[in-house]
Amino acid sequence: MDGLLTPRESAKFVAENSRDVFIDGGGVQRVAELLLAKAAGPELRVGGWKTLHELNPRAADEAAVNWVFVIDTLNFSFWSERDEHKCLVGYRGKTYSGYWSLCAAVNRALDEGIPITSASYYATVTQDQVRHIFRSDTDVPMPLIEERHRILNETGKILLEKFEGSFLNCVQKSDKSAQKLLHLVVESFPSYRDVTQFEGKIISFYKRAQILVADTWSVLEGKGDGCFKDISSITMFADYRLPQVLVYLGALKYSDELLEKLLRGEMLSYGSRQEVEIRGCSLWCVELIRDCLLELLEKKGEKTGGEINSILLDYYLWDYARDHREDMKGIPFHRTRCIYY
Ligand SMILES: Nc1nc2c(c(CN[C@H]3C=C[C@H](O)[C@@H]3O)cn2[C@@H]2O[C@H](COP(=O)(O)O)[C@@H](O)[C@H]2O)c(=O)[nH]1
Repeated sequence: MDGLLTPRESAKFVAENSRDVFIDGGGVQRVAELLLAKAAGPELRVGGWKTLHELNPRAADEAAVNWVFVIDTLNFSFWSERDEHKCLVGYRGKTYSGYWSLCAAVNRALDEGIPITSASYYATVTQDQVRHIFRSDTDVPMPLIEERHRILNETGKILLEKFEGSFLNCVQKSDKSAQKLLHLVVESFPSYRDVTQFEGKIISFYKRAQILVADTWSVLEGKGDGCFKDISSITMFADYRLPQVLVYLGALKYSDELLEKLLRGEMLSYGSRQEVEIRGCSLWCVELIRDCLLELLEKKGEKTGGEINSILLDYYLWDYARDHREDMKGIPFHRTRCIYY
């Protein structure tokens, strides 16, 4: 078996060999045009991470970096069997679901004096304490709570052993290179190794490691230790929401057989052919949308709030999916239960 492909190489290879998932060129063009209208707005710039999301830290200090690290260590699998019956977390008068329920629970714990973002705490936190910290306001708990406990202990111990308990030390060891940080994370922390096989090749999507680099860049506002010279080498994050929104916007299509399977709510195993095709084609689709958008910007000589990269397109599309949840009801997301996304 050949060597490990990078996420971008993996996505291209999957898209070229996919049988049940297809990229629609016309849809790619239309999404690029949708994004062109937003190019100079607050969404498609690094500052949007803070200005658009009240639960994200305001600061750009070591504590904020360690907040990002613990969040992205647990940033996986929030979908519930029945959407109307799910984990909800109330925080400061608002109710949060999905990914935001994780952020709300972490902020609630900090308000309660629980140092959940400190490695010295979560390296030895007990399962009962984790159940309490991530408790739901409904009778549906946050999915994979035992796995979240195991990963917190494992990750906290490694952060203490290798990086004196602070993710900022890991960031500073990567010489302001996004790729070096990405590889330091996947080499050091086993739960970030989002790697599988497809057609005889070893492929990587590294969804949580890539979003960790992206969120570190964002929380540091692209400055100082977060001024990654190669930040644009990071691709979109292959989760279960981006495919759904790309299908909704017409940039991605499923075969009838796959669509019927997803509409039935059938689960797909992590690393199965159709699951890999959905993730790989979504990633490649966003790369093509970015290329198309940069071409449109070039032609129109439009001004932007800084370099437009796949991270900002991903953030925009993920927020778009959040804001259009009702409209997207008819489009199924794929159900894979795993710790990688
Ligand atoms: N591709 C992509 N996937 C993302 C995110 C985020 C959160 N990032 C936000 C936070 C700050 C930034 O401003 C971003 O807006 C979470 N996820 C994934 O989605 C799924 C949860 O979805 P739902 O069940 O609807 O909450 C789950 O797999 C989770 O890992 C993203 O940005 N891109």
